[in-house]
Amino acid sequence: MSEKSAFQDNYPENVAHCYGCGRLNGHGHQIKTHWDGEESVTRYRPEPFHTAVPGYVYGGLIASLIDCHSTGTAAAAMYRAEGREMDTQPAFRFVTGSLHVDYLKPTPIAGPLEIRGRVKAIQGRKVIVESWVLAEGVVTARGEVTAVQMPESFFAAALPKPGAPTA
Ligand SMILES: CCCCCCCCCCCCCC(=O)SCCNC(=O)CCNC(=O)[C@H](O)C(C)(C)COP(=O)(O)OP(=O)(O)OC[C@H]1O[C@@H](n2cnc3c(N)ncnc32)[C@H](O)[C@@H]1OP(=O)(O)O
Repeated sequence: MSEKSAFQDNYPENVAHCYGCGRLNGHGHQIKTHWDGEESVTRYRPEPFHTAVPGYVYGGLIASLIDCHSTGTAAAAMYRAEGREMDTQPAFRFVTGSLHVDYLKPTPIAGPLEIRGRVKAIQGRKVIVESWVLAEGVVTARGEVTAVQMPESFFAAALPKPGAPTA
């Protein structure tokens, strides 16, 4: 992998279906995040239907962008800390432990958004990332995410129990 490919392009297939960032989810946002020095950056253009109050972006979308931007940044930061490329094994897999968002100003729906992030701390299995959303260079929301490396039991819990209804 080169530093030019997006973090999310390296997610293993079994964690590449996330609605916010999974490259294999055709219905999702498929965000793409890169390093820009010590900061990470995602650019995203909202669709007209991502509306809250007319002209402004729905807060749930903003939370989603901060969430997946930050979990991706957490994963990339762990690889950086180990001096490894993101396509090397063993793969780090993160989930959101906590997500906090402050909505500072209405976010205009016209034009692209930029989400930027910075790692606050790497502590054992968790990474704390602060991220902010910019519209035309103005910060409209700030967030903090605690991303935690998922235990193997996370996958087992997602599997249907024997005999359980499937639909
Ligand atoms: C290239 C490869 C990259 C792949 C990357 C894919 C990434 C993206 C994939 C898509 C992502 C999409 C995003 C999504 O939508 S992910 C979907 C939404 N998230 C979830 O469903 C997560 C559900 N929760 C859990 O599974 C467990 O509770 C987890 C795994 C989070 C922790 O259960 P576990 O039993 O493992 O934890 P532990 O008790 O050993 O604690 C470990 C450390 O973590 C700290 N902690 C725990 N919980 C919280 C909390 N709520 N706030 C703050 N901190 C918390 C804890 O204090 C401890 O720290 P310390 O005390 O040691 O300091």
